[in-house]
Amino acid sequence: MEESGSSKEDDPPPWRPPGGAFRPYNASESSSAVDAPAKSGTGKTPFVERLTKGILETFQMCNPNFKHLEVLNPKHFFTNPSDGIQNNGHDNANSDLILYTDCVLVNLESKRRYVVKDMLGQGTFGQVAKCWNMETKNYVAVKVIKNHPAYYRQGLIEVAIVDMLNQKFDPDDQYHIVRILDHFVHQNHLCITFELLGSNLFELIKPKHPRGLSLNNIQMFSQQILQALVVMKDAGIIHCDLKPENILVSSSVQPLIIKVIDFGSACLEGKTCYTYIQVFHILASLSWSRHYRSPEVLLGHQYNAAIDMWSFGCIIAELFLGVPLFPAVSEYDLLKRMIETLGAQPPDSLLRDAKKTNQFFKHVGSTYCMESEGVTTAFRVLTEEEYEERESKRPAIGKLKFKYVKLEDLIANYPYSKNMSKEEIRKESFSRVALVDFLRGLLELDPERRWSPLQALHHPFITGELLTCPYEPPSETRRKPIFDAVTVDHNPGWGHWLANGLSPQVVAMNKSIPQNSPHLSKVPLSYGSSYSSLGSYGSCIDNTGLRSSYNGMNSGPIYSSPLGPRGPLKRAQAGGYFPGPIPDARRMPWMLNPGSLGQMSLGASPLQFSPPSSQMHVSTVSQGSYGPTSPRGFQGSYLRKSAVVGQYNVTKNWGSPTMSMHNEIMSDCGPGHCDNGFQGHVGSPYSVHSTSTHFSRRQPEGGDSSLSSGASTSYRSFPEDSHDENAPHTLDVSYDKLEGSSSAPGPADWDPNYSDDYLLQEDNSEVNSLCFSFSNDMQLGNHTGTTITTPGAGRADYGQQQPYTNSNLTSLNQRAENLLQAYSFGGSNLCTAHSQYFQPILPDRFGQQSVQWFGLVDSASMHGHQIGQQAWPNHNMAYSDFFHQSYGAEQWHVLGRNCWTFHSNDVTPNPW
Ligand SMILES: Nc1ncnc2c1ncn2[C@@H]1O[C@H](COP(=O)(O)OP(=O)(O)OP(=O)(O)O)[C@@H](O)[C@H]1O
Repeated sequence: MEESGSSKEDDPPPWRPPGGAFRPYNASESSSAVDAPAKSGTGKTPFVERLTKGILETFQMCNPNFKHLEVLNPKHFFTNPSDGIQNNGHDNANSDLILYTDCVLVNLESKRRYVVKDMLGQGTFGQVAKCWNMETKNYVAVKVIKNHPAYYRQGLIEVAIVDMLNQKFDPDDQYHIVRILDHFVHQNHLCITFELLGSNLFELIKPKHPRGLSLNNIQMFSQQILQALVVMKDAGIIHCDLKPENILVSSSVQPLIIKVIDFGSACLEGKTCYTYIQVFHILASLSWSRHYRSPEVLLGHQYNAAIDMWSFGCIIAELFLGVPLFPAVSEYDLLKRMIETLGAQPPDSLLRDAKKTNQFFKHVGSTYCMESEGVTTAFRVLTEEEYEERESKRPAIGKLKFKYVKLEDLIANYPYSKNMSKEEIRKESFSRVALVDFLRGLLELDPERRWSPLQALHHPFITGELLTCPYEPPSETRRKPIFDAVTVDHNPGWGHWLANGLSPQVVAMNKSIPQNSPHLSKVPLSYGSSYSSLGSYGSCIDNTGLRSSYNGMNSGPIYSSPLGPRGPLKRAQAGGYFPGPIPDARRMPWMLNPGSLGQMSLGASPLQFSPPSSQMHVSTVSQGSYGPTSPRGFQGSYLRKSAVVGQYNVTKNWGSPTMSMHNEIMSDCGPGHCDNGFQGHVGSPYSVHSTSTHFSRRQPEGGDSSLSSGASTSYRSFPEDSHDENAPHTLDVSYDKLEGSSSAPGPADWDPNYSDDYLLQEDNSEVNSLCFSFSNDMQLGNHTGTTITTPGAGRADYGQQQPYTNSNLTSLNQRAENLLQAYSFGGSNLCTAHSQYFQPILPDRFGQQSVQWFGLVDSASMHGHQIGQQAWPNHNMAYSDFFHQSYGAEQWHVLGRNCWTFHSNDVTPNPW
């Protein structure tokens, strides 16, 4: 009332900023934030944008007394949930460090500070934040591992593996493997600093959905990924979780450079004593990457680096198709799709040995003849009814179907881009033939015959040569074992409660790497050109990046690495990165768990860890996902991470899990929604049921599953540039309910090599370092009869030359036929309508999470491998010359029948 009665004269004069907030523009006023952009040459920046970006200065212009105090800013949390209920309030219920804008991660030893600016991603192991390195003044990606022994340990292994790959195998950063920059412990969280990369391959193809990338780009990416795979294979590393999400664009400058990330699931090849860990690990980690899972893993067979090649094949097909090649919603579904698309089933040799053959196949003696292949086999895949009868549950079958089933048809009939000229289409049709042949070698159901990275790297699809007949790479032999090792720094925190058996309350003293540490400097070692071991092979660079230098008899310089045979350790002694094992830590009985074989009792599940309950951090919040049941009683597929983690938690009896693997993990394959959001081009008569897009990318958030369990999705799926304007496609899709598992086997169920005796043998907890033998000798047969073979573990056939046996020739014939089919199809249907390409549906993308494995790598160091003399034929030579020279006249005659003859005007050079 008083106010309304006050006279105008009583009112104070309106506040005016000194000088006036708005005044005539004066170019000489250089301090104006609003004007600043104009001076820096970006005068075209819209006024509002300039005003907004310089908001603080604008405020200050309005009111010189204005002061911005960051501390008063409300916290913007990146971590969800953001309630600090563990680790003195630093962690949430999922053991994730609660990250918020401008919080600082500190390497206490080096005093290096990383200011959190954004969240890049979240995965099984923790969170990845975009951080500002205050020392170097650039952005980096910091992976903040969950505060949990299993993750911590696995994080150390990731550090060791990436560091070893960086320093020893790729010192000059040429082979597309993410660079590790630092690691330290902050608030009991292992933090790993990587170079900052960009979007991943999935994000790259998403906007083009449902089309894939151009063949040029696919070829370029293939080459880069293969180079990384060659390096990994050399190092004896199996990535185990290769998928589009784990391949990131490194630089947006053309040509695009990509890098492989996430070695958190990686393991060492060829150490069969760890098979059970590997199998455990692989089954767990790949459960979220089912689309990329190899048949041998699916069937519970022993595996090696060939599984990465399978995943790679799936990725390449997906880059082309824009959708996963095997968009399976269950393992049975996956197997059926593999068999249908590839027209064959895994070989009997694999089926005979695999643990899970009975789950999917019926033994029918040797009379069964696969229709498509004309191959006799003793196993027939179960029908859905038979499967249901046997497993007491109906297999989940995804409804996404392509119109064309066979790989050759899929590729050949994939719609050509609308704006391509006839000539371009003609060229691409040839490239597609090369792509089919390339994929055939990668998606080989028999891991023994699947191409190695090096073999694939020389395929005409990669080299750009003309493919005139099915590519048959020279055979490759295993490398000789080289005792080598990966050094795991068990104590980057100098007192991390896990490493030292202390309570989490003990303040961690961080160990740091000086910015100019020798560790960080490039090792003057050229990959593939220095150290060696007798009889091994090396790699050298050629125009495809890495080139084989297969030469089993090379007696070149033996170990000339400047690092010496135990480079990493030496570096460590010099005050570098990896000081080697911390004996004290590893003598802690519980330290070897999780993942340690050492402390396991006979017959114990590797998941049964004895907790240092008095010392370890105990979660106080129950997620309610895991009950105190025996691991074997765990509900759900043992392929699921939740099972793994759940068991871990349960057996640790920590009361409640602190991990974010809940419902979404329980669901093997929640399809979620996947409306492709694709709008048909104008004038298209396609009827679209749903055009909204939401690829469900699940994140571990509390106990909630972000899985779209509705699983009913409607979307149309056909490529945008389809030439067929008259093919209406309306797709109603609903996914089946997810497959559940009625049993939860222990290691004996999923590990083909498991035995209790085995565990006993591995009880070497006193050993400070474990050396892993890497079979680093890889040799090529010279195809004239002599092959230097290396007996040893690993692929059974690799020690022997693979002459052209009947089965090889049958396979060649088959591939030649398939390719010819593709050729003719591509040729005669260049402008065919393709709107019916996909029968229905785009699959949902899910499965972001892969699980940790409780592997054990204690200490090791890597020896090098020998650079051999190049034995690979000049891959520029004509095919006929190549075969003639390589195989001799007689074999060439045989092979020649499988090669096509072209009329001169039919042969179009590969467009690359
Ligand atoms: N160096 C990096 N630069 C930019 N983003 C990154 C980098 N490393 C990881 N990311 C992002 O963080 C996400 C998770 O990283 P990463 O795969 O290493 O974690 P993870 O916990 O091992 O995941 P997963 O559950 O798939 O195994 C990646 O998908 C990516 O989007």
